[in-house]
Amino acid sequence: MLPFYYEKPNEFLPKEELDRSEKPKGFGLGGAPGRAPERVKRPDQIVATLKRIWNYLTAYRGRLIAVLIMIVIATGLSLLGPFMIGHMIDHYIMDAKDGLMAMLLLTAIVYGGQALSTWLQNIWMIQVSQQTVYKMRTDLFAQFHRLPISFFTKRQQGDLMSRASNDIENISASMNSSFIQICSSTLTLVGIVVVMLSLSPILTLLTFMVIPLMFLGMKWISSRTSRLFRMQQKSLGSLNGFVEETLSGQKIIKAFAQEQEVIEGFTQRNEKIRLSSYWAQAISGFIPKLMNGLNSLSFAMIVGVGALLTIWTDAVTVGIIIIFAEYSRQFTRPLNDLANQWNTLLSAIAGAERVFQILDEPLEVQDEKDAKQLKSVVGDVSFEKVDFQYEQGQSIIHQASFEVKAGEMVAFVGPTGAGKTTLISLLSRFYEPTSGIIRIDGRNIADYTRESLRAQMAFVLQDPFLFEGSIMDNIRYGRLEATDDEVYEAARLANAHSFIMRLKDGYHTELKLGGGGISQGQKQLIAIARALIADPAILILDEATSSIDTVTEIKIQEALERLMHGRTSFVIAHRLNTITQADKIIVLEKGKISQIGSHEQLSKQEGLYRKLVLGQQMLEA
Ligand SMILES: Nc1ncnc2c1ncn2[C@@H]1O[C@H](COP(=O)(O)OP(=O)(O)OP(=O)(O)O)[C@@H](O)[C@H]1O
Repeated sequence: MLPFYYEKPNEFLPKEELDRSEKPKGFGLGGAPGRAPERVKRPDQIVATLKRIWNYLTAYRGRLIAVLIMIVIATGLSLLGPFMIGHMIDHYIMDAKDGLMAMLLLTAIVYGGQALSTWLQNIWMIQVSQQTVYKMRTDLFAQFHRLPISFFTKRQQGDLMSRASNDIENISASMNSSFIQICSSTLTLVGIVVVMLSLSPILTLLTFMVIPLMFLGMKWISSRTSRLFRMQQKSLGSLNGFVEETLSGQKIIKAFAQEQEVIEGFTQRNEKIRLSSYWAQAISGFIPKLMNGLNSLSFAMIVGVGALLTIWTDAVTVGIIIIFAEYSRQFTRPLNDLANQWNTLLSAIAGAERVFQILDEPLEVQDEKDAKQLKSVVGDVSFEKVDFQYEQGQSIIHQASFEVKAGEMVAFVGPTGAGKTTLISLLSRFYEPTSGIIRIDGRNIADYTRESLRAQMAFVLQDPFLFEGSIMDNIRYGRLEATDDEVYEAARLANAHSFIMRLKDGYHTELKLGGGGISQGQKQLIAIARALIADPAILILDEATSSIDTVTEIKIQEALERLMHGRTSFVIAHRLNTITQADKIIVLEKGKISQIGSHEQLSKQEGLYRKLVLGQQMLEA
């Protein structure tokens, strides 16, 4: 009499956690905001983050060196171009020397070479940055799967998604532009200063006069924009979290008629993003304008003073004025670029910080080095004085002791929050007991790897999770190497075959994420088939509370009886009439086992079980 659901092991969470992860928190009445990116406060933090990004980059050292060489060539050629034009004006036009065509050709080659080397540096840098973020993305995804379940219960999925997508994208974009820009701008600046000083110290000084103004302007702007960019990313994380919550909780939102609240909640968050993005972009967009203004000022001064110097002295020629005019343009551009890149870099550093935060999270407690593989399990289970607490000082399970023989069915009964789910989570080592020992076939499960332990179990949870993919793939998820015939056989035993065959594409029917497209009862049957194909020694079943039509319920009960046959089964019971045939009923009250016995024994004893049975009988009467 047990309508249960199959679930894959690592989906098995205490219901409190499922509640937290699956339901929209507050239905738009203010779901917890996404985790704020840590502020990049101090230069040493910036340097530390840059170093970590650099560590990733060094894997592509060869390509980076090639990029650097191209940057040097492109910068050298960009400095040479104006010089050649000035030289041409002074000597081949003013002095009418022969060879103007050759000089023109040479100049064209210089500019062509500059374009080619710039293109190459860009292409190679894109390769490096894409490979780097590919590695980061892989590390982050692998890390998600190494983190303990408790990590996910404390965080919004949307915020985590935002780190894996937006933040990584930010790093990639910034790496593409920042690395090249910073190197080439610095080189250009140094080169220009050297050439300028050698041509005319007076005009060089004039060009430099605008630098303090640029510096002050940039400092003023970037102090504001960096704060705004951080705010923008934080708001985006929060918005993503909110969208994810509200989309996954659509049914509940509609059921509670909370649509308007959800839209208002979204609008508030959206407004925050709009404001921070507007101001961040408006203020940072002012940088080029400021630079252009100062650039024009410096240009006017060079031409004016240069013209006077040409008239009064021989030290400056028309060619030199043109070289300076061009260099002054080239001089402010790298400054401008450096300022812009600083903003991009700050935004990427904030993103990288958020990614590294996850990579630095403590992992699920690792298996002991000498942990063994748990194999050939018969199915005897014992708990010996097991204690557990989620938070220090809050005892959830207290001195739990019981024994189960292989093939027995055990039901856990007790009020909500008594610790039934938690107790079962300890058997699969999603959490470790604070003290006490859990044994399978007399072997302490702490001595075995978690993977080999969980491979001995199948989980059938209240809400079965089906993946996007065909029904065949979803059933085969229980044992990937199962043949098609084994899948059909499992589906037959699970009473799923006939409904699957009625679907247009049969076993190849594609399910949407979460099993959309088929009924709740059908999802359960597929989940049971999946558990059957896994063929575990131990079954963990979380009884469904949702109502299913009588015909389907009978099919599910039949399928479950077949599934439980010959396996040790732990059932978290919500309805007493479904567990009367259990070999053992364990009654939990506030984390303590208060009674153990069969239905017949416990019904006769004074205690919670008897009260629950009487309560249920009164309800049914
Ligand atoms: N991840 C967690 N962190 C902190 N406390 C938790 C966590 N999960 C559960 N709890 C707490 O542990 C206690 C036992 O929860 P548990 O889910 O095991 O109870 P349960 O008997 O299965 O309840 P229900 O019948 O409602 O499913 C509850 O007080 C719950 O609030």
